[in-house]
Amino acid sequence: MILLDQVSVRYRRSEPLVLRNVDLTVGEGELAVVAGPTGTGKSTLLGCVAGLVPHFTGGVVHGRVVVGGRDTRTHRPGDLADLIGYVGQDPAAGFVTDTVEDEVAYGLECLGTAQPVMRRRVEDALDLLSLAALRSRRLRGLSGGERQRVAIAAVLATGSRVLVLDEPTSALDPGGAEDVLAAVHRLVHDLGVTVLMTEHRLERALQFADQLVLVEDGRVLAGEPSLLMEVSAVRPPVVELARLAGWSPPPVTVRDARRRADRLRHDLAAAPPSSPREPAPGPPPAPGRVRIRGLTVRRGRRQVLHDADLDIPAGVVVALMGRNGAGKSTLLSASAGLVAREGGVVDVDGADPADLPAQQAIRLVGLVPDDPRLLLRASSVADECVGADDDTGVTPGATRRMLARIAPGLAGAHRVNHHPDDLSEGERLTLAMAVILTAGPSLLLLDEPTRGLDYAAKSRLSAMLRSFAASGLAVVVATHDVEFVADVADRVVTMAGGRIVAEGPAADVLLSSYVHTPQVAKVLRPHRWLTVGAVASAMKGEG
Ligand SMILES: Nc1ncnc2c1ncn2[C@@H]1O[C@H](COP(=O)(O)OP(=O)(O)OP(=O)(O)O)[C@@H](O)[C@H]1O
Ligand SMILES: Nc1ncnc2c1ncn2[C@@H]1O[C@H](COP(=O)(O)OP(=O)(O)OP(=O)(O)O)[C@@H](O)[C@H]1O
Repeated sequence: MILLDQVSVRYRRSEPLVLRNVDLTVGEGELAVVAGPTGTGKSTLLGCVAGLVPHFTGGVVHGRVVVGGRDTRTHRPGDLADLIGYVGQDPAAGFVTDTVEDEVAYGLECLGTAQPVMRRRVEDALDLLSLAALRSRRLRGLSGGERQRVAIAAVLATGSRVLVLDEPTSALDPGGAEDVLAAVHRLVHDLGVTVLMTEHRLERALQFADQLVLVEDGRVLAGEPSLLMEVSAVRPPVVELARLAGWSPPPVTVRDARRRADRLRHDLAAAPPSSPREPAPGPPPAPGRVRIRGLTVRRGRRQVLHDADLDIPAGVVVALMGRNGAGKSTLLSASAGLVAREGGVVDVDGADPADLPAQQAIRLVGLVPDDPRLLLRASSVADECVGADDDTGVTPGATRRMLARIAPGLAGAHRVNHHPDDLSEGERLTLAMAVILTAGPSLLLLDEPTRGLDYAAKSRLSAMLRSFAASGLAVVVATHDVEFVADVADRVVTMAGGRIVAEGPAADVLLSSYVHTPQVAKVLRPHRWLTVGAVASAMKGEG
Protein backbone atom coordinates (compact mmCIF):
# COMPACT_ATOMS: atom_id res chain seq x y z
CA MET A 1 0.00 0.00 0.00
CA ILE A 2 2.95 2.31 0.73
CA LEU A 3 6.12 2.05 -1.30
CA LEU A 4 9.25 4.18 -1.07
CA ASP A 5 11.87 3.43 -3.66
CA GLN A 6 15.33 4.99 -3.21
CA VAL A 7 13.91 8.18 -1.72
CA SER A 8 16.28 11.01 -0.82
CA VAL A 9 15.22 14.43 0.49
CA ARG A 10 17.15 17.65 0.87
CA TYR A 11 15.62 20.87 2.21
CA ARG A 12 18.55 23.22 1.64
CA ARG A 13 21.42 22.91 -0.77
CA SER A 14 23.90 23.90 1.94
CA GLU A 15 22.76 21.09 4.25
CA PRO A 16 23.08 17.30 4.17
CA LEU A 17 20.33 15.01 2.93
CA VAL A 18 17.51 14.55 5.47
CA LEU A 19 16.56 11.15 4.01
CA ARG A 20 19.06 9.03 2.08
CA ASN A 21 18.13 6.30 -0.40
CA VAL A 22 15.20 5.09 1.64
CA ASP A 23 13.41 1.88 0.62
CA LEU A 24 10.27 0.93 2.52
CA THR A 25 7.19 -1.20 1.96
CA VAL A 26 4.12 -1.17 4.21
CA GLY A 27 1.50 -3.73 3.21
CA GLU A 28 -2.26 -3.15 3.23
CA GLY A 29 -3.70 -3.56 6.73
CA GLU A 30 -0.32 -3.13 8.44
CA LEU A 31 0.54 -0.78 11.28
CA ALA A 32 4.07 0.57 10.98
CA VAL A 33 5.54 2.58 13.86
CA VAL A 34 8.26 5.06 12.88
CA ALA A 35 10.79 5.80 15.61
CA GLY A 36 14.24 7.28 15.98
CA PRO A 37 16.17 10.07 17.64
CA THR A 38 14.69 13.56 17.42
CA GLY A 39 15.37 15.52 14.23
CA THR A 40 16.47 12.53 12.12
CA GLY A 41 13.81 12.72 9.41
CA LYS A 42 10.71 10.93 10.76
CA SER A 43 8.29 13.76 9.98
CA THR A 44 9.95 14.17 6.60
CA LEU A 45 9.31 10.49 5.85
CA LEU A 46 5.65 10.88 6.82
CA GLY A 47 5.44 14.13 4.84
CA CYS A 48 6.65 12.31 1.68
CA VAL A 49 3.97 9.65 2.11
CA ALA A 50 1.23 12.24 2.74
CA GLY A 51 2.39 14.28 -0.27
CA LEU A 52 3.37 17.32 1.83
CA VAL A 53 7.06 17.00 0.99
CA PRO A 54 7.97 18.75 -1.23
CA HIS A 55 4.63 20.37 -2.23
CA PHE A 56 4.11 22.27 1.05
CA THR A 57 7.53 22.17 2.69
CA GLY A 58 9.85 22.97 -0.18
CA GLY A 59 13.01 20.97 -0.73
CA VAL A 60 13.93 18.41 -3.37
CA VAL A 61 12.83 14.76 -3.44
CA HIS A 62 14.55 12.06 -5.47
CA GLY A 63 13.16 8.54 -5.95
CA ARG A 64 9.57 7.31 -5.95
CA VAL A 65 6.84 7.42 -3.29
CA VAL A 66 3.72 5.48 -4.28
CA VAL A 67 0.65 5.20 -2.03
CA GLY A 68 -2.33 3.12 -3.10
CA GLY A 69 -0.98 3.19 -6.66
CA ARG A 70 -0.59 7.01 -6.74
CA ASP A 71 2.77 8.75 -6.99
CA THR A 72 2.78 11.48 -4.30
CA ARG A 73 5.10 13.66 -6.34
CA THR A 74 2.72 13.93 -9.27
CA HIS A 75 -0.42 13.97 -7.08
CA ARG A 76 -0.73 17.02 -4.87
CA PRO A 77 -2.05 16.52 -1.29
CA GLY A 78 -5.54 17.61 -2.45
CA ASP A 79 -5.57 14.74 -5.00
CA LEU A 80 -4.74 12.27 -2.24
CA ALA A 81 -7.40 13.43 0.26
CA ASP A 82 -9.77 10.53 -0.51
CA LEU A 83 -6.97 8.02 0.11
CA ILE A 84 -4.75 9.41 2.87
CA GLY A 85 -5.73 10.91 6.22
CA TYR A 86 -2.92 12.94 7.80
CA VAL A 87 -2.57 14.39 11.31
CA GLY A 88 0.51 16.52 11.84
CA GLN A 89 2.40 17.40 15.02
CA ASP A 90 0.44 20.63 15.39
CA PRO A 91 -3.18 19.52 14.97
CA ALA A 92 -4.62 23.00 15.41
CA ALA A 93 -2.70 24.16 12.33
CA GLY A 94 -5.01 22.04 10.17
CA PHE A 95 -8.33 23.21 11.67
CA VAL A 96 -10.62 24.98 9.20
CA THR A 97 -13.95 25.25 11.06
CA ASP A 98 -15.02 26.71 14.43
CA THR A 99 -16.53 23.86 16.41
CA VAL A 100 -15.63 20.27 17.26
CA GLU A 101 -18.56 18.71 15.37
CA ASP A 102 -18.05 20.83 12.24
CA GLU A 103 -14.36 19.97 12.19
CA VAL A 104 -15.02 16.23 12.43
CA ALA A 105 -17.58 16.51 9.60
CA TYR A 106 -15.49 18.81 7.39
CA GLY A 107 -13.38 16.16 5.64
CA LEU A 108 -16.48 14.11 4.84
CA GLU A 109 -18.22 17.17 3.39
CA CYS A 110 -15.24 17.86 1.14
CA LEU A 111 -15.40 14.28 -0.12
CA GLY A 112 -19.11 14.75 -0.92
CA THR A 113 -20.26 12.02 1.48
CA ALA A 114 -24.04 11.43 1.61
CA GLN A 115 -25.73 12.98 4.68
CA PRO A 116 -26.86 9.76 6.43
CA VAL A 117 -23.41 8.17 6.07
CA MET A 118 -21.78 11.38 7.22
CA ARG A 119 -23.94 11.57 10.36
CA ARG A 120 -23.08 7.98 11.31
CA ARG A 121 -19.36 8.46 10.70
CA VAL A 122 -19.26 11.70 12.69
CA GLU A 123 -21.03 10.04 15.64
CA ASP A 124 -18.68 7.02 15.48
CA ALA A 125 -15.60 9.24 15.44
CA LEU A 126 -16.90 11.40 18.32
CA ASP A 127 -17.50 8.24 20.36
CA LEU A 128 -14.15 6.66 19.51
CA LEU A 129 -12.30 9.75 20.74
CA SER A 130 -14.62 10.47 23.71
CA LEU A 131 -15.60 13.80 22.20
CA ALA A 132 -19.40 13.60 22.33
CA ALA A 133 -19.59 15.90 25.36
CA LEU A 134 -17.42 18.50 23.60
CA ARG A 135 -19.25 18.42 20.23
CA SER A 136 -20.53 22.02 20.38
CA ARG A 137 -17.37 23.50 21.91
CA ARG A 138 -15.33 26.07 20.02
CA LEU A 139 -11.97 24.73 18.84
CA ARG A 140 -10.19 27.85 20.07
CA GLY A 141 -11.10 27.09 23.68
CA LEU A 142 -9.92 23.47 23.78
CA SER A 143 -6.98 22.16 25.77
CA GLY A 144 -3.98 20.72 23.88
CA GLY A 145 -5.10 17.12 24.29
CA GLU A 146 -8.69 17.92 23.36
CA ARG A 147 -7.47 19.52 20.11
CA GLN A 148 -5.37 16.48 19.30
CA ARG A 149 -8.38 14.20 19.81
CA VAL A 150 -10.47 16.35 17.42
CA ALA A 151 -7.78 16.17 14.73
CA ILE A 152 -7.61 12.37 15.01
CA ALA A 153 -11.42 12.05 15.00
CA ALA A 154 -11.56 14.17 11.84
CA VAL A 155 -9.27 11.83 9.91
CA LEU A 156 -10.84 8.64 11.29
CA ALA A 157 -14.26 9.93 10.17
CA THR A 158 -13.18 10.22 6.53
CA GLY A 159 -12.64 6.46 6.37
CA SER A 160 -9.26 6.89 4.63
CA ARG A 161 -7.56 3.66 3.63
CA VAL A 162 -4.20 5.04 4.71
CA LEU A 163 -3.57 6.97 7.92
CA VAL A 164 -0.39 8.96 8.38
CA LEU A 165 -0.16 10.12 12.00
CA ASP A 166 2.73 12.23 13.30
CA GLU A 167 2.91 11.60 17.05
CA PRO A 168 -0.85 11.27 17.42
CA THR A 169 -0.76 10.70 21.18
CA SER A 170 1.88 13.25 22.18
CA ALA A 171 -0.59 15.52 24.04
CA LEU A 172 -2.90 12.82 25.38
CA ASP A 173 -3.24 11.60 28.93
CA PRO A 174 -2.25 7.93 29.40
CA GLY A 175 -5.84 6.67 29.33
CA GLY A 176 -6.69 8.75 26.25
CA ALA A 177 -3.52 7.59 24.46
CA GLU A 178 -4.40 3.96 25.11
CA ASP A 179 -7.89 4.53 23.72
CA VAL A 180 -6.58 6.18 20.55
CA LEU A 181 -4.02 3.46 19.92
CA ALA A 182 -6.65 0.78 20.54
CA ALA A 183 -9.02 2.53 18.09
CA VAL A 184 -6.31 2.75 15.42
CA HIS A 185 -5.40 -0.90 16.03
CA ARG A 186 -9.04 -1.86 15.58
CA LEU A 187 -9.24 -0.03 12.23
CA VAL A 188 -6.14 -1.91 11.09
CA HIS A 189 -7.45 -5.30 12.17
CA ASP A 190 -11.15 -4.96 11.34
CA LEU A 191 -11.10 -2.72 8.26
CA GLY A 192 -7.63 -3.35 6.80
CA VAL A 193 -6.60 0.31 7.14
CA THR A 194 -2.86 0.91 6.65
CA VAL A 195 -1.17 3.10 9.25
CA LEU A 196 2.20 4.83 9.28
CA MET A 197 2.68 6.52 12.65
CA THR A 198 5.56 8.18 14.49
CA GLU A 199 5.75 7.74 18.23
CA HIS A 200 8.50 8.73 20.65
CA ARG A 201 6.92 6.87 23.56
CA LEU A 202 7.55 3.35 22.32
CA GLU A 203 6.38 1.97 25.67
CA ARG A 204 2.83 2.40 24.50
CA ALA A 205 3.02 1.91 20.71
CA LEU A 206 5.36 -1.03 20.19
CA GLN A 207 2.85 -3.66 21.25
CA PHE A 208 0.59 -2.65 18.34
CA ALA A 209 3.29 -2.50 15.64
CA ASP A 210 3.47 -5.05 12.81
CA GLN A 211 6.59 -3.32 11.62
CA LEU A 212 9.05 -0.96 13.26
CA VAL A 213 10.66 1.64 11.01
CA LEU A 214 13.81 3.06 12.55
CA VAL A 215 15.03 6.36 11.15
CA GLU A 216 18.53 7.33 12.11
CA ASP A 217 20.57 9.98 10.37
CA GLY A 218 18.30 9.86 7.32
CA ARG A 219 18.70 6.10 6.89
CA VAL A 220 15.87 3.66 7.43
CA LEU A 221 15.87 0.17 8.87
CA ALA A 222 12.54 -1.66 9.00
CA GLY A 223 11.52 -5.00 10.45
CA GLU A 224 10.11 -6.98 13.33
CA PRO A 225 10.00 -4.75 16.47
CA SER A 226 11.62 -7.15 18.92
CA LEU A 227 14.54 -7.93 16.57
CA LEU A 228 15.15 -4.28 15.73
CA MET A 229 15.19 -3.36 19.42
CA GLU A 230 18.55 -5.17 19.62
CA VAL A 231 20.10 -2.44 17.43
CA SER A 232 17.86 0.56 17.98
CA ALA A 233 19.20 3.78 19.51
CA VAL A 234 15.76 4.52 20.95
CA ARG A 235 14.56 1.99 23.51
CA PRO A 236 11.58 1.99 25.87
CA PRO A 237 12.28 1.26 29.55
CA VAL A 238 11.26 -2.40 29.22
CA VAL A 239 13.93 -2.94 26.55
CA GLU A 240 16.54 -1.08 28.65
CA LEU A 241 15.64 -3.38 31.52
CA ALA A 242 16.04 -6.39 29.22
CA ARG A 243 19.53 -5.23 28.22
CA LEU A 244 20.45 -4.81 31.87
CA ALA A 245 19.16 -8.28 32.71
CA GLY A 246 20.61 -9.90 29.56
CA TRP A 247 17.29 -11.00 28.01
CA SER A 248 17.66 -11.54 24.24
CA PRO A 249 15.73 -10.89 22.09
CA PRO A 250 14.26 -8.25 24.36
CA PRO A 251 10.57 -8.42 25.24
CA VAL A 252 8.66 -5.39 23.98
CA THR A 253 5.62 -5.75 26.24
CA VAL A 254 5.34 -5.62 30.02
CA ARG A 255 3.57 -8.99 29.97
CA ASP A 256 6.47 -10.73 28.20
CA ALA A 257 8.99 -9.00 30.45
CA ARG A 258 7.16 -10.10 33.60
CA ARG A 259 7.39 -13.70 32.44
CA ARG A 260 11.18 -13.40 32.36
CA ALA A 261 11.65 -11.26 35.44
CA ASP A 262 11.57 -13.87 38.25
CA ARG A 263 15.35 -14.05 38.52
CA LEU A 264 15.73 -10.27 38.42
CA ARG A 265 13.08 -9.84 41.10
CA HIS A 266 14.90 -12.40 43.21
CA ASP A 267 18.30 -10.69 42.74
CA LEU A 268 16.83 -7.31 43.61
CA ALA A 269 15.18 -8.71 46.73
CA ALA A 270 18.63 -10.00 47.79
CA ALA A 271 20.43 -6.77 46.91
CA PRO A 272 22.59 -5.36 49.72
CA PRO A 273 20.61 -3.52 52.39
CA SER A 274 22.11 -0.22 51.28
CA SER A 275 20.27 -0.59 47.97
CA PRO A 276 17.16 1.48 47.58
CA ARG A 277 14.44 -1.16 47.97
CA GLU A 278 12.12 1.79 48.13
CA PRO A 279 12.66 4.72 45.85
CA ALA A 280 13.62 7.76 47.87
CA PRO A 281 10.43 9.64 48.77
CA GLY A 282 12.07 12.92 47.81
CA PRO A 283 13.10 15.69 50.13
CA PRO A 284 10.47 16.74 52.65
CA PRO A 285 8.78 19.92 51.52
CA ALA A 286 10.96 22.89 52.48
CA PRO A 287 9.26 26.11 53.52
CA GLY A 288 7.27 27.20 50.50
CA ARG A 289 8.97 29.64 48.21
CA VAL A 290 5.80 29.79 46.16
CA ARG A 291 2.34 29.90 47.75
CA ILE A 292 -0.81 29.68 45.67
CA ARG A 293 -4.10 30.31 47.45
CA GLY A 294 -7.66 30.07 46.15
CA LEU A 295 -6.71 30.40 42.49
CA THR A 296 -9.90 30.45 40.44
CA VAL A 297 -10.27 30.99 36.70
CA ARG A 298 -13.39 31.28 34.56
CA ARG A 299 -13.31 30.88 30.77
CA GLY A 300 -16.54 32.07 29.22
CA ARG A 301 -19.35 30.60 31.29
CA ARG A 302 -17.24 27.75 32.63
CA GLN A 303 -15.15 27.78 35.76
CA VAL A 304 -12.07 25.79 34.69
CA LEU A 305 -9.94 26.25 37.82
CA HIS A 306 -11.54 25.98 41.25
CA ASP A 307 -9.97 27.37 44.36
CA ALA A 308 -6.49 25.87 43.88
CA ASP A 309 -4.12 25.92 46.88
CA LEU A 310 -0.54 24.79 46.43
CA ASP A 311 2.84 25.29 48.08
CA ILE A 312 5.81 24.80 45.81
CA PRO A 313 9.03 24.37 47.74
CA ALA A 314 12.31 25.56 46.30
CA GLY A 315 14.70 22.78 45.42
CA VAL A 316 12.20 20.17 44.25
CA VAL A 317 10.66 19.25 40.92
CA VAL A 318 6.88 19.00 41.07
CA ALA A 319 5.00 17.13 38.34
CA LEU A 320 1.47 18.27 37.57
CA MET A 321 -0.61 15.40 36.20
CA GLY A 322 -4.24 14.79 35.29
CA ARG A 323 -6.54 14.03 32.38
CA ASN A 324 -6.78 16.19 29.28
CA GLY A 325 -8.73 19.31 30.15
CA ALA A 326 -8.15 18.88 33.91
CA GLY A 327 -6.84 22.44 34.17
CA LYS A 328 -3.06 21.98 34.28
CA SER A 329 -2.21 24.60 31.65
CA THR A 330 -4.72 26.97 33.23
CA LEU A 331 -3.09 26.58 36.65
CA LEU A 332 0.33 27.27 35.15
CA SER A 333 -0.70 30.34 33.18
CA ALA A 334 -2.77 31.72 36.06
CA SER A 335 0.24 31.25 38.38
CA ALA A 336 2.39 33.20 35.93
CA GLY A 337 -0.22 35.98 35.83
CA LEU A 338 -0.90 35.34 32.14
CA VAL A 339 -4.67 34.72 32.35
CA ALA A 340 -7.25 36.75 34.22
CA ARG A 341 -8.21 35.22 37.57
CA GLU A 342 -11.61 35.31 39.14
CA GLY A 343 -9.98 35.01 42.53
CA GLY A 344 -6.89 33.95 44.42
CA VAL A 345 -3.34 35.07 44.99
CA VAL A 346 0.12 33.84 44.07
CA ASP A 347 3.10 34.71 46.20
CA VAL A 348 6.54 34.23 44.68
CA ASP A 349 9.29 35.65 46.85
CA GLY A 350 6.78 38.11 48.28
CA ALA A 351 5.22 39.35 45.02
CA ASP A 352 2.33 38.31 42.78
CA PRO A 353 3.31 38.20 39.09
CA ALA A 354 -0.24 39.27 38.16
CA ASP A 355 0.38 42.65 39.84
CA LEU A 356 3.58 43.35 37.93
CA PRO A 357 4.33 44.64 34.43
CA ALA A 358 5.32 41.81 32.05
CA GLN A 359 9.04 42.63 32.13
CA GLN A 360 9.13 42.25 35.91
CA ALA A 361 6.74 39.30 36.06
CA ILE A 362 9.02 37.12 33.90
CA ARG A 363 11.81 37.71 36.40
CA LEU A 364 9.64 35.99 38.99
CA VAL A 365 7.90 33.27 37.01
CA GLY A 366 8.94 31.82 33.65
CA LEU A 367 6.48 29.67 31.69
CA VAL A 368 7.61 27.50 28.76
CA PRO A 369 4.31 26.81 26.93
CA ASP A 370 3.34 23.42 25.51
CA ASP A 371 3.98 24.80 22.04
CA PRO A 372 7.24 26.76 22.37
CA ARG A 373 6.37 28.47 19.08
CA LEU A 374 3.92 30.64 21.05
CA LEU A 375 6.93 32.25 22.64
CA LEU A 376 8.96 32.66 19.45
CA ARG A 377 8.29 35.42 16.97
CA ALA A 378 11.46 36.16 15.00
CA SER A 379 12.56 34.62 11.72
CA SER A 380 15.85 33.25 13.02
CA VAL A 381 17.26 31.91 16.26
CA ALA A 382 19.77 34.78 16.41
CA ASP A 383 17.02 37.43 16.03
CA GLU A 384 14.89 35.65 18.61
CA CYS A 385 17.72 35.99 21.13
CA VAL A 386 18.09 39.71 20.39
CA GLY A 387 14.31 40.20 20.80
CA ALA A 388 14.32 38.29 24.08
CA ASP A 389 17.14 40.49 25.42
CA ASP A 390 14.94 43.53 24.71
CA ASP A 391 11.76 41.98 26.15
CA THR A 392 13.40 40.97 29.40
CA GLY A 393 15.60 44.05 29.72
CA VAL A 394 18.79 42.01 30.18
CA THR A 395 22.17 42.97 28.82
CA PRO A 396 22.50 42.49 25.05
CA GLY A 397 23.79 38.99 24.22
CA ALA A 398 22.54 37.40 27.46
CA THR A 399 19.95 35.14 25.77
CA ARG A 400 22.48 33.96 23.19
CA ARG A 401 24.93 33.14 25.99
CA MET A 402 22.22 31.26 27.90
CA LEU A 403 21.43 29.28 24.74
CA ALA A 404 25.09 28.40 24.29
CA ARG A 405 25.21 27.34 27.95
CA ILE A 406 22.20 25.04 28.00
CA ALA A 407 22.21 23.69 24.41
CA PRO A 408 25.08 21.20 24.86
CA GLY A 409 23.28 19.56 27.77
CA LEU A 410 19.92 19.47 26.00
CA ALA A 411 19.69 19.49 22.20
CA GLY A 412 23.32 19.73 21.10
CA ALA A 413 24.33 22.34 18.54
CA HIS A 414 22.13 25.44 18.24
CA ARG A 415 21.70 26.59 14.66
CA VAL A 416 21.46 30.34 14.98
CA ASN A 417 20.58 31.07 11.35
CA HIS A 418 17.59 28.72 11.23
CA HIS A 419 13.98 29.78 11.38
CA PRO A 420 12.50 28.56 14.69
CA ASP A 421 9.88 26.59 12.67
CA ASP A 422 12.63 24.54 11.00
CA LEU A 423 14.20 23.39 14.28
CA SER A 424 13.65 19.96 15.80
CA GLU A 425 11.36 19.86 18.86
CA GLY A 426 14.38 19.54 21.15
CA GLU A 427 16.09 22.53 19.59
CA ARG A 428 12.93 24.62 19.81
CA LEU A 429 12.44 23.71 23.47
CA THR A 430 16.07 24.65 24.17
CA LEU A 431 15.57 28.05 22.55
CA ALA A 432 12.35 28.69 24.49
CA MET A 433 14.06 27.67 27.73
CA ALA A 434 16.98 30.00 27.01
CA VAL A 435 14.52 32.88 26.49
CA ILE A 436 12.77 32.11 29.79
CA LEU A 437 15.85 31.35 31.89
CA THR A 438 17.70 34.49 30.85
CA ALA A 439 15.18 36.50 32.88
CA GLY A 440 16.30 34.55 35.98
CA PRO A 441 12.89 33.46 37.35
CA SER A 442 12.46 31.98 40.85
CA LEU A 443 9.68 29.69 39.61
CA LEU A 444 10.10 27.75 36.36
CA LEU A 445 6.92 26.30 34.83
CA LEU A 446 7.02 23.90 31.88
CA ASP A 447 3.91 22.75 30.03
CA GLU A 448 4.34 19.33 28.37
CA PRO A 449 8.04 19.80 27.65
CA THR A 450 8.71 16.22 26.48
CA ARG A 451 6.56 16.33 23.35
CA GLY A 452 8.73 15.33 20.41
CA LEU A 453 11.74 14.44 22.55
CA ASP A 454 13.51 11.09 22.28
CA TYR A 455 14.57 9.13 25.36
CA ALA A 456 18.08 10.58 25.47
CA ALA A 457 16.78 14.16 25.19
CA LYS A 458 14.23 13.50 27.94
CA SER A 459 16.90 12.14 30.20
CA ARG A 460 19.07 15.23 29.56
CA LEU A 461 16.07 17.50 30.26
CA SER A 462 15.43 15.62 33.48
CA ALA A 463 19.06 16.05 34.61
CA MET A 464 18.91 19.75 33.75
CA LEU A 465 15.68 20.37 35.67
CA ARG A 466 17.04 18.49 38.66
CA SER A 467 20.17 20.63 38.61
CA PHE A 468 18.04 23.80 38.44
CA ALA A 469 16.06 22.57 41.43
CA ALA A 470 19.27 21.72 43.29
CA SER A 471 20.41 25.30 42.79
CA GLY A 472 17.24 26.59 44.49
CA LEU A 473 14.71 27.07 41.70
CA ALA A 474 11.13 25.90 42.20
CA VAL A 475 10.25 23.77 39.13
CA VAL A 476 6.77 22.63 38.07
CA VAL A 477 6.27 20.40 35.02
CA ALA A 478 2.80 19.67 33.65
CA THR A 479 3.11 16.37 31.83
CA HIS A 480 1.38 13.16 30.79
CA ASP A 481 4.71 11.38 30.41
CA VAL A 482 4.76 8.84 33.23
CA GLU A 483 8.32 7.65 32.53
CA PHE A 484 9.57 11.23 32.60
CA VAL A 485 7.81 11.85 35.92
CA ALA A 486 9.45 8.72 37.35
CA ASP A 487 12.83 10.13 36.35
CA VAL A 488 12.48 13.80 37.24
CA ALA A 489 9.86 14.43 39.90
CA ASP A 490 10.08 14.57 43.70
CA ARG A 491 6.40 15.25 44.15
CA VAL A 492 3.27 14.79 42.05
CA VAL A 493 0.21 17.04 42.14
CA THR A 494 -2.86 15.51 40.51
CA MET A 495 -5.67 17.60 39.01
CA ALA A 496 -9.18 16.58 37.97
CA GLY A 497 -12.09 18.72 36.78
CA GLY A 498 -10.26 21.99 37.48
CA ARG A 499 -9.33 21.04 41.05
CA ILE A 500 -6.19 19.85 42.77
CA VAL A 501 -7.31 16.46 44.05
CA ALA A 502 -4.12 14.87 45.41
CA GLU A 503 -0.51 15.59 46.21
CA GLY A 504 2.29 13.39 47.40
CA PRO A 505 5.80 11.97 46.92
CA ALA A 506 6.26 10.90 43.27
CA ALA A 507 7.04 7.28 44.14
CA ASP A 508 3.88 6.86 46.20
CA VAL A 509 1.64 8.41 43.55
CA LEU A 510 3.14 6.44 40.65
CA LEU A 511 3.23 3.11 42.46
CA SER A 512 -0.31 3.35 43.76
CA SER A 513 -1.86 4.13 40.34
CA TYR A 514 -3.10 1.83 37.59
CA VAL A 515 -2.74 4.25 34.71
CA HIS A 516 0.31 6.23 35.83
CA THR A 517 2.64 3.33 36.50
CA PRO A 518 6.07 3.31 34.83
CA GLN A 519 7.00 0.16 32.86
CA VAL A 520 9.75 -0.89 35.26
CA ALA A 521 7.35 -0.77 38.19
CA LYS A 522 4.85 -2.90 36.26
CA VAL A 523 7.49 -5.52 35.44
CA LEU A 524 9.01 -5.70 38.91
CA ARG A 525 5.82 -5.51 40.97
CA PRO A 526 5.46 -6.03 43.91
CA HIS A 527 8.92 -4.50 44.34
CA ARG A 528 8.98 -0.73 44.33
CA TRP A 529 11.26 0.30 41.48
CA LEU A 530 10.50 3.16 39.14
CA THR A 531 13.37 3.48 36.67
CA VAL A 532 16.01 1.34 34.97
CA GLY A 533 18.64 3.71 36.39
CA ALA A 534 17.61 2.88 39.96
CA VAL A 535 17.63 -0.85 39.21
CA ALA A 536 21.09 -0.59 37.61
CA SER A 537 22.48 1.24 40.66
CA ALA A 538 21.07 -1.41 42.99
CA MET A 539 22.56 -4.22 40.91
CA LYS A 540 25.93 -2.51 41.10
CA GLY A 541 25.41 -2.28 44.85
CA GLU A 542 25.59 1.48 44.81
CA GLY A 543 22.53 1.89 46.97
N1 LIG B 1 10.65 22.70 5.85
C1 LIG B 1 11.91 22.53 6.27
N2 LIG B 1 12.90 23.33 5.81
C2 LIG B 1 14.19 23.16 6.21
N3 LIG B 1 14.60 22.18 7.07
C3 LIG B 1 13.67 21.36 7.56
C4 LIG B 1 12.28 21.49 7.20
N4 LIG B 1 11.59 20.52 7.85
C5 LIG B 1 12.50 19.83 8.58
N5 LIG B 1 13.75 20.32 8.40
C6 LIG B 1 15.00 19.80 9.00
O1 LIG B 1 15.11 18.43 8.60
C7 LIG B 1 15.62 17.63 9.66
C8 LIG B 1 14.67 16.47 9.93
O2 LIG B 1 13.45 17.00 10.43
P1 LIG B 1 12.18 16.09 10.75
O3 LIG B 1 11.14 17.01 11.28
O4 LIG B 1 11.84 15.27 9.56
O5 LIG B 1 12.76 15.15 11.89
P2 LIG B 1 12.00 14.29 12.97
O6 LIG B 1 12.79 13.04 13.11
O7 LIG B 1 10.57 14.16 12.61
O8 LIG B 1 12.14 15.20 14.24
P3 LIG B 1 11.23 15.24 15.57
O9 LIG B 1 11.44 13.96 16.27
O10 LIG B 1 11.84 16.42 16.29
O11 LIG B 1 9.83 15.49 15.12
C9 LIG B 1 15.79 18.56 10.85
O12 LIG B 1 17.15 18.94 10.91
C10 LIG B 1 14.94 19.77 10.52
O13 LIG B 1 15.50 20.94 11.08
N1 LIG C 1 -10.07 30.00 26.04
C1 LIG C 1 -10.88 29.05 26.57
N2 LIG C 1 -12.22 29.15 26.52
C2 LIG C 1 -13.04 28.20 27.05
N3 LIG C 1 -12.58 27.09 27.66
C3 LIG C 1 -11.26 26.93 27.75
C4 LIG C 1 -10.33 27.89 27.21
N4 LIG C 1 -9.07 27.43 27.43
C5 LIG C 1 -9.20 26.25 28.08
N5 LIG C 1 -10.51 25.95 28.27
C6 LIG C 1 -11.06 24.75 28.93
O1 LIG C 1 -10.55 24.72 30.23
C7 LIG C 1 -10.32 23.37 30.64
C8 LIG C 1 -8.91 23.26 31.18
O2 LIG C 1 -8.01 23.45 30.09
P1 LIG C 1 -6.44 23.29 30.29
O3 LIG C 1 -5.79 23.65 28.99
O4 LIG C 1 -6.03 24.01 31.51
O5 LIG C 1 -6.35 21.71 30.56
P2 LIG C 1 -5.05 20.76 30.67
O6 LIG C 1 -5.20 19.98 31.91
O7 LIG C 1 -3.81 21.57 30.50
O8 LIG C 1 -5.31 19.83 29.41
P3 LIG C 1 -4.28 19.05 28.43
O9 LIG C 1 -3.70 17.94 29.22
O10 LIG C 1 -5.18 18.56 27.34
O11 LIG C 1 -3.29 20.08 27.96
C9 LIG C 1 -10.61 22.50 29.44
O12 LIG C 1 -11.88 21.93 29.57
C10 LIG C 1 -10.58 23.47 28.28
O13 LIG C 1 -11.45 23.01 27.26
